[in-house]
Amino acid sequence: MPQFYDDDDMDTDLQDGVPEFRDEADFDDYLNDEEYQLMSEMFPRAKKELADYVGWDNLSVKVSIFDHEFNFDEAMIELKRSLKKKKTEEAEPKMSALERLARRRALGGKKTTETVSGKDAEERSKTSLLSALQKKPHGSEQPKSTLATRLAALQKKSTTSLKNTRDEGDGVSKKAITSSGSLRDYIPASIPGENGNSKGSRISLSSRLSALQKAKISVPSKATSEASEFQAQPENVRKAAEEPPKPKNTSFETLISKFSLGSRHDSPNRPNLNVGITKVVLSEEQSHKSCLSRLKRKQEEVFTVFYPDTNNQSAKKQAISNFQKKSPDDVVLEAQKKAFEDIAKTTKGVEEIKISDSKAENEGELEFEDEDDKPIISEPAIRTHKKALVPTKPKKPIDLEGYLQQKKPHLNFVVLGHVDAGKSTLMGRLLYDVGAVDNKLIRKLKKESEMIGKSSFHLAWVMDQTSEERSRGVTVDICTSDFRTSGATFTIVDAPGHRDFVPNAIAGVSQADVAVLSIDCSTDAFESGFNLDGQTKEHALLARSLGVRHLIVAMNKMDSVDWYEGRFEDIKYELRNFFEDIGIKDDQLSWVPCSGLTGEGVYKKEYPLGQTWYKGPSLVGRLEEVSRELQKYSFEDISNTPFIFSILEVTPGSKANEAIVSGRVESGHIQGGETITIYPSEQSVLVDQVLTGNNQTPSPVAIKGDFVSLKLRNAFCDDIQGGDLAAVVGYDILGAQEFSAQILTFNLDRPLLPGTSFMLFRGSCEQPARVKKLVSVVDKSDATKILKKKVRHLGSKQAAIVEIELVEKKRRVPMLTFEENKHLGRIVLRKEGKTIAAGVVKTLEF
Ligand SMILES: Nc1nc2c(ncn2[C@@H]2O[C@H](COP(=O)(O)OP(=O)(O)OP(=O)(O)O)[C@@H](O)[C@H]2O)c(=O)[nH]1
Repeated sequence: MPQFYDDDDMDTDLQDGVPEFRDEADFDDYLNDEEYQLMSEMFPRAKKELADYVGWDNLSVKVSIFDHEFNFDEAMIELKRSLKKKKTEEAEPKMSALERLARRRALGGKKTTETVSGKDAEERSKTSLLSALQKKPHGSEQPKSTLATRLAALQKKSTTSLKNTRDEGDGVSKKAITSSGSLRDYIPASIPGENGNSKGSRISLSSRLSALQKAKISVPSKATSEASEFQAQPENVRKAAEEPPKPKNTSFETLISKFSLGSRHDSPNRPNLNVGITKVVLSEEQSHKSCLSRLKRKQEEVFTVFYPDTNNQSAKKQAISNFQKKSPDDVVLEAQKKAFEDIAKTTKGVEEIKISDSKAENEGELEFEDEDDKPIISEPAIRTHKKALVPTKPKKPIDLEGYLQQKKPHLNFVVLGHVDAGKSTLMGRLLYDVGAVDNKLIRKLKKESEMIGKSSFHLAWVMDQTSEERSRGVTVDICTSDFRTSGATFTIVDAPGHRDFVPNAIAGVSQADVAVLSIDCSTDAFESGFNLDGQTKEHALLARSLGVRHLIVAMNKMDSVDWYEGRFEDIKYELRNFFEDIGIKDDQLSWVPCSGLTGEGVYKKEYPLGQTWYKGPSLVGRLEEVSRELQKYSFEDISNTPFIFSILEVTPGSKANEAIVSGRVESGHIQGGETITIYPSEQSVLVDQVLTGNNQTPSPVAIKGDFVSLKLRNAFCDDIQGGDLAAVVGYDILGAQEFSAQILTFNLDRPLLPGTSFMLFRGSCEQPARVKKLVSVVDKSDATKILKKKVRHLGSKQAAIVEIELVEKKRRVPMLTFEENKHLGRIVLRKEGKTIAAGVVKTLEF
């Protein structure tokens, strides 16, 4: 585990040696709160600035910002100089000769005058930025003609007098600071005694302090404190600092007193920055090995779920074109806007009516960090309902044991994957081949799709039923469909692949036991879905976080690569590493090559002659096997557990006070005639009928794992919504406003602090919430091991116990702990369109 940095540990920083940074999280953890906050502000900006460059990674960018003591502009100049610009037709010619030269040098190439060959350029783009930065010549070997050298020389000249005065106070050799050349020429040789343990990117305590001072634009009066800080350093460090520079570049140390940066910054409005640079220890060779060797590909990939990490040009092009279309979200927003405009016309004057809500006033204004996180809907009040205390008996009690013996296993599976991975087409094909959809409908869809020039989508339209989905060719909402085979019954939950609809995908995953992850195996498509902000990783991670028990990887569109085994194996290799890293075991995985469009590998259609290498079951065959393995419930499992139902959708019935709720039976069983209570509204309703399948056929009972609709009587439809839970009378579900959870953070742009707001997902329930308290940081593999108790912020990839509170005070979220229910006790945290953490509910009252 990474070492945890605490303000209290500062004095041990120099004595014990500084931490090595295994990865970005390790580095984040090293920063103290203020540094972390600064980094969080600068890092997203840096990523934007470096969007046109290749060969960097998060850690190297952060280390560079830190090395430049949070001087953003300086860090950017140096980074850009060391990086290779993405090849675009316009970018190359615009570069000056000087820039081109500087860049080649920074890349460490020997061929300073000749053009770098394509292969070389590619090789170099793969080299981490750290190595590029560290290979850069220092001291006497610094090329005199670089822009940086000239800038530094200029800046030094303009500040010499100030330095001379202050340097005496600091006890720094005048020789060292008055020699001509760049700032780096002041750097003395390696420090005795430091070499032995200087592996990795290392940053001294004093450098951290000065970084903070600099970032805060410290005033000159602080100079004395820094001088005394220097005096307080160990003898060997001070001695080394006083020595004149040696022409050696294996390691370096800077020790310079404050100087003004004012002349560097042309803006007249900009204050002079009095910068305190005390000491930077960086062993060049060792640092070169440092992050590079530690940033193993595997590790990097797990936690770069939401960030691109390849530079495959064609994959990029494809990803860009995928997202160039007008976002479906925009379509929805436009429609909403229009609807609100219409409402505004008809409700003119209504806005003048003032409604006061004394409770809200008492509670004061709720503050949100981001506009995005404000709840869109005003807080709904909950009507009081009568809660039944005595259960009612089934109308026609059945022999449950006998029923279970003859019942085929039922499996709910969700179809996930990057946008356009062929999910809907695959499911349309599957439904057609198993006979759940007739020829007539397929012919009709084919005709309709041809009319709008989208004939290849006709199978997808079996699942994508709204006109918006059809015209855009994108799934927006989750859609369920049932089918049966000789061995099992199934409910498909087709989830949208587009990143704008991840909340819908979460709702879909929460209803499933198994996920089918559709992978587009056509050339470059897998890469764009996997690496470039694609949803493949995010969906797999969500499936893992929300408790999906098995993942079938449908290696789809294999027809487009002529069923080439090499392509199948390459993709499998990449994915398998990723799955292993996020904790999906090999025996929870299946791999099926298939084509939704042509049908091979889906149900019974034979593979073409060229495909001789895969001998396993088809997709449906594998689903049947998995349903037999997973959905074996004993009589005791079903009869001894309370009925709990998670509601996905609610529709009003045909009669007054009638409602139809569809969703998944989470535990126990239910029959018509029984009374259940719906939470959080606590209304007790009578189950009139249990309906199953696409045709809503009445069934005598629904058991754990079934996806059914319940026709309810005595129901107040308005007070029921997707995400609510229902349970048999006598089993109370708490409506929580605060709870504690064990979470694992993903890649964070900004730290998670007490008060950070986010959207909380529990199943299909979605609520604005915020962090109330960070209780402790725990070991990722053993949450009982507390690593840190005083927690001020959480960085990326940390496991922690946190307290969460809901923002909407009037509507509680029905919650169960992970101990009570392994499926419903899971949560996902999202902020600004990104999944920031996932976890399990520990306690509901504390
Ligand atoms: N060659 C080939 N093309 C396919 C296959 N499956 C789907 N496609 C094409 O891929 C495109 C996208 O298919 P969809 O089924 O809409 O993809 P999707 O994953 O459901 O898309 P979203 O739900 O919007 O994320 C369509 O043009 C399909 O015709 C396949 O097996 N082979």
